[in-house]
Amino acid sequence: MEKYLSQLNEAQLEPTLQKDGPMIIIAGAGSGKTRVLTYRIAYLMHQGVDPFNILSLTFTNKAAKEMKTRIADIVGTSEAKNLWMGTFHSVFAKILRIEADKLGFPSNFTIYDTQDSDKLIGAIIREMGLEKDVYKTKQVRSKISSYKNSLITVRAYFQNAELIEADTMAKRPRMGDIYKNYVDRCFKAGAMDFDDLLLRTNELLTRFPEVLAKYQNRFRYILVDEYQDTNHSQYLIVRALSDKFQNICVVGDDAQSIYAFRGANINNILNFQKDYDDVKVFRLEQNYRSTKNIVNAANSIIDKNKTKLEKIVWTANDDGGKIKVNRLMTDGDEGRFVASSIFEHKMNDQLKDNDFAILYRTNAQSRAMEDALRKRGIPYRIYGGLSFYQRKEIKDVLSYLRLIINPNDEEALKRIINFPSRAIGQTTVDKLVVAANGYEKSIFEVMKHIDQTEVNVNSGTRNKLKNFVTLIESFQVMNQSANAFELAEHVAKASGIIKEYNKESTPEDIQRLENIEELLNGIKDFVEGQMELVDATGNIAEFLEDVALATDLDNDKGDDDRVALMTIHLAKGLEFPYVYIVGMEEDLFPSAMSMNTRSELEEERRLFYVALTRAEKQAYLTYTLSRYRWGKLIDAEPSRFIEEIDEQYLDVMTPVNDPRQNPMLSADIFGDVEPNHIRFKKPITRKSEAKTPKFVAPKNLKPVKKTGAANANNFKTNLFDGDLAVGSIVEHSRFGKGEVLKLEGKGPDTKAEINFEHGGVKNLLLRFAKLDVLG
Ligand SMILES: Nc1ncnc2c1ncn2[C@@H]1O[C@H](COP(=O)(O)OP(=O)(O)OP(=O)(O)O)[C@@H](O)[C@H]1O
Ligand SMILES: [Mg+2]
Repeated sequence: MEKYLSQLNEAQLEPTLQKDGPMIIIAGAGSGKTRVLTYRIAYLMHQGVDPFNILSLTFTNKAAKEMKTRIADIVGTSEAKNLWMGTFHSVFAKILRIEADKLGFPSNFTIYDTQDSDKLIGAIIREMGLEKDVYKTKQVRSKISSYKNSLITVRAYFQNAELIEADTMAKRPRMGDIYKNYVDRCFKAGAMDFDDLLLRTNELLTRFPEVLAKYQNRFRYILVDEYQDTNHSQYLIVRALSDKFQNICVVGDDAQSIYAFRGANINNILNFQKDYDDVKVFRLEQNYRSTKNIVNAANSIIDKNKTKLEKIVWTANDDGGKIKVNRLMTDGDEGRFVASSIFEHKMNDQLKDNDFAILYRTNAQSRAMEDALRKRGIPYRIYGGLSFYQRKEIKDVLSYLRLIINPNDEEALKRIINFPSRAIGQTTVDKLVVAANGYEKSIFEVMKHIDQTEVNVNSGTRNKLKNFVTLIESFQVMNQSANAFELAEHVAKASGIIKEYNKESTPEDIQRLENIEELLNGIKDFVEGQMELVDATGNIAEFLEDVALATDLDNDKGDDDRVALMTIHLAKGLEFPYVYIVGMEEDLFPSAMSMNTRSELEEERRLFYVALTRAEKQAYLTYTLSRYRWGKLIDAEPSRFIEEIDEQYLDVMTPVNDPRQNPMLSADIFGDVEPNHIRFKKPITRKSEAKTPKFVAPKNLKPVKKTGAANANNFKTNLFDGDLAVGSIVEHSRFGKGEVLKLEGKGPDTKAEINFEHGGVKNLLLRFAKLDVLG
C-alpha cells in the first residue's frame, strides 16, 4: 500500500479507495472529511486518472490551495498543477470565459462585486424614480440574488404570479422591473455578478448540450467539500456534470449547514441518496482535531436540534481543559479579557499568535477586540469586513484596469470618469447614461462617438470626454505589450491617482498611497508567479480575475503570525489550538433576527456547533452584562447556548470575590467582574499564590540587565545570558517588581517562577517576558 494511505484510519481508508460511483461521506466536525477528499484525489491519480479529468470544489480558494499543496507533496507538483480545483465561483468563471460568446458575453466580462451591484441597483432605483426607503438597495439586491440562486430568470419571474403577488404585497410592485433593468444593464456592461457565475453556468449547460457533453467528459471525477452548504444553483451544476459518469463524491456534515440565509439547501445532502443510483454512504466517527471536553460539549449542543442525521463523534485525544465561560461587564472588558488571556497563554505556554482565533457572530464585534489587542501589542488580522480590494483607493486603480480590459464596464467607468477630477460633472454623466440607454450602447461607446450623438453638452465638456477616451485607449495600447505590473504602475501615475493622494499628505492619504503601493507589490508578485505557469501570460486580465474572486481568507499569506479574527461563518472548515467565542449573549448569538422559527434557531445552534468545533485544545466563551446595540446601551443576558452545554464540560470562571481585593483577579486580566454570578462556584485561587507571601521590593534598585524584550521591537531576540538567578530582583511592566523563585530550562527556553508585588506568583518564559533585572 502507498505510504500516505497509512495516515488514514480504517473508516477513512474505505471511501478513499472507493474509486468509482456516487458516494457520500456524512460525518461530524474534525473527523477527516477534507483529509479523505485530499487523499482520494492523490489515490485516483495513482490509479491512472488524468488530473485534467478531476474536478474538486471547495468552500474557499484557500482550502483548494492547501489541498493542492498536500496532493503535490504526494504525487509531485507537475501532476498536481493540472487538477481543476477551487470554489464553484472560480472554477465556473473560468469555464464561462471559455464559452462566453455562446451567451452573448465577451470573454473578458467583468465580475461585479457586491459594491458594484449595490451601486448599479441604487442607480436604477433612482432612475426609475422609486422611493428609496421602500426599495432599499441591499434588500433588493438580496431578493435578486435569491431569484438567481433559485434559477428564477427575469422571464420566469414575470410568468410567476405568486412571486409578483408576494412582491406587491411587500409594497414593492416594481421589483420585477428593477430585476429586468439590472440584468439588462449588467449584460450591456459585459458584467456578471457572483450569482450570475452560477446562473449563467446553468444556462450554458442546459441550453447547449454539446457544451454539457464536453464538460461531462472532462470532469469524470467530481468531488465536493462542504456539500451541506451548496445552494440550488450549485446543486444543479454538480448534478448535470456528474450525470454521465456518476463518479461523484460529496462530503459534508448536516450539523454544519449554516448558509440557509444565503440560499444553501440542506436537502441537497439529505436527498443525495435519492439523486443517484447505488449511492455508497460512508461515515467517519473519530475526531482528530479536538480534546474530549470540546468534542463532548459540541455533541451535547447539537443534540438539542430536532432536524438532524444521527451521528457519533468521539475522540481518542486527551480530556483537555474544560470550556471556560467568562462574564464581563462591557465589550471593552471583554476585549481586554481576551487580549490578556492570549497574552498569558503566549507567555506561559510558548505559543504563537496564529495559535489563536477570536470568533464572533457579527463583524461589528471586532472593534472592541481590535482595540484591546492593539493596546497589548498583539498582532492580529481581521478576515471579512471590508477587504483590501474593496478599499476606495484600490477600487479606483482597479477600475482603470477593468476599463482597459472591458470598456463597457459601466460601474468602473462611473467610478473614475471624474476621479481624479476632470471637471466632468454628475449632470454630464446622467446625460451620458440616458443616451447610452437610448442608443442601447455602453457609456464608453457614446463618449467615443460623442460628436455623432445628440448628447447635449458644450464643446468644453465634449473635449474633456474625448480626452478621457484617449487616455483609456492609450492604456489599452500599452496593455498589448506590457505585463500587468508595468501597466498598473503606469496607470496609477498617468491617471493622476498618485498625484491626487500626494497633494495634501494627510495621514489618510499616506495610508492610501501605501495601500496602492501594496497593490502594485501584489501585482508584481502575481506576474512573477504567473511566469512559472505554462498557459499564463501575466497580463492584467488574469490578475483581475484573481482579485474578483478572492475572499479575504485567500489573501492570507500563511507565513504571517497573527491572531485571527473572523465571523463564525467564515471559520467553517478551519481549526485553531485556542478559540475564543465572544458575545455569547441572547439576541446576539442566537441572533435576534433568527429566533422566530425553530428552523432559524436550529441554524444558529449549528453555527455554535461550528464555532466550538474549530478549537483543538481550549475553547473560551465570553459574554457581557451590557452592550451597545443599535446605538443604545442595553442589558445583555447570557446566551441560551451556554446553558445547553452539559455542565460537566464547563468551567464557569466568573469569580465571586471582589476583584479589587484579589490581585489575581485584577481587572486587567479578567475585566471588571461583578461579585455575584448566577451559576457559580468557588473563587479562583492559584496554588502558588495561596502559599507564597506577597513580595515587597527593596528600595533604590536600578536596572542592570534586560531579558527577552530588551529589544522591545523584537520579542524573539533572546538577550538573556545567565544574569538571572534564584533570588534575583526583577521588574515587569505590568506586574511590577518581583523575586525569582525558581528557574527551569536553558537559554531562550528558560522559565522563571517569579513572585511579583502585583499579581503574585507567575511563570514566565524569559524569551517573551519583558523584565528588567534589578539585582
Ligand atoms: N487519520 C488521521 N490521523 C491523524 N490526523 C488526522 C487523521 N484524520 C484527520 N486528521 C486531522 O484532524 C483534523 C481534522 O481533519 P479535517 O479537517 O479533514 O476534518 P473535517 O471532517 O473536514 O472537519 P470539518 O467538519 O471541520 O471540515 C486535521 O488537522 C487533520 O489533519
Ligand atoms: Mg473539512
